[in-house]
Amino acid sequence: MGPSLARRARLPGTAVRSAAVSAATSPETPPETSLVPPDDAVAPVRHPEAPAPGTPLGAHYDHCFGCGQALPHGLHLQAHAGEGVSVTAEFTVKPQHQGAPGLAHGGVLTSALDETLGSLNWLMHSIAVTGRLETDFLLPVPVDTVLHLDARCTAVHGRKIYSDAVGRIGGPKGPIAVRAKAVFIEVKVEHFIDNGRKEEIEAAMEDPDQVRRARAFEVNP
Ligand SMILES: CCCCCCCCCCCCCC(=O)SCCNC(=O)CCNC(=O)[C@H](O)C(C)(C)COP(=O)(O)OP(=O)(O)OC[C@H]1O[C@@H](n2cnc3c(N)ncnc32)[C@H](O)[C@@H]1OP(=O)(O)O
Repeated sequence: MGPSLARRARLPGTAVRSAAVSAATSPETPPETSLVPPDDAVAPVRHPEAPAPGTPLGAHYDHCFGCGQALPHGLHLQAHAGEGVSVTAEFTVKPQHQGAPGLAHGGVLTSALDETLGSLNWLMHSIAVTGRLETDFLLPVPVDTVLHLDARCTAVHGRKIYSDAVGRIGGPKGPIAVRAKAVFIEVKVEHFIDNGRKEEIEAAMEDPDQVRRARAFEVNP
């Protein structure tokens, strides 16, 4: 085996330079975002009409890579409401989710965490998108493994929703294989209408259940 990267001689002209540090920000250099809620963040509140603990949450969109049933290669993740603002979910790693031979791809595992964390927002009747998501990969996850996910919202600050999740293997009480922290940002339905590709938006708008569910969350804060 060749030398590790750390021990390899540096090639001419490839010296690493630090980026200039500047206090100024612009769209190209947005301010650093934090996964730690500020001191004046508040506890999350479960919506009175949130589904009872144990209720399957279903898919928020049939073509969602995480929870939809319409995509053959999607995760088909099934989430259930938990106590407070928490959810549990299961995701079975399929051959189409491999990175290394026989092992789940890290990005796919992060998607499963993202989807589970995102479903927490439905318990608060809030529509939100992922702003920041940080994943730790602690154990390799083989194909055919069931990943048992457990997520909870920890704090809310304005439109920012802070949450964390773990994914266990070998059973719901097995060792933690992956864990994540996230900040979701609350948005209006217009976020999707204004930014999504026209054909999918039009199809979604023709689905009365899809629109009713999204709009109901906005008028029933
Ligand atoms: C037809 C209907 C269909 C409905 C379907 C529902 C589907 C649900 C889908 C779920 C799918 C599953 C999930 C997915 O996969 S969602 C897909 C992945 N995520 C995205 O595509 C989001 C892309 N980003 C954006 O659109 C914008 O940047 C957003 C909307 C996020 C903010 O831009 P906006 O201009 O609106 O907000 P603002 O700049 O005034 O900031 C407001 C506050 O937020 C803070 N902040 C901002 N960014 C970040 C960040 N990155 N980390 C931490 N914090 C951040 C910011 O500091 C400020 O804080 P403060 O200063 O107030 O303290």
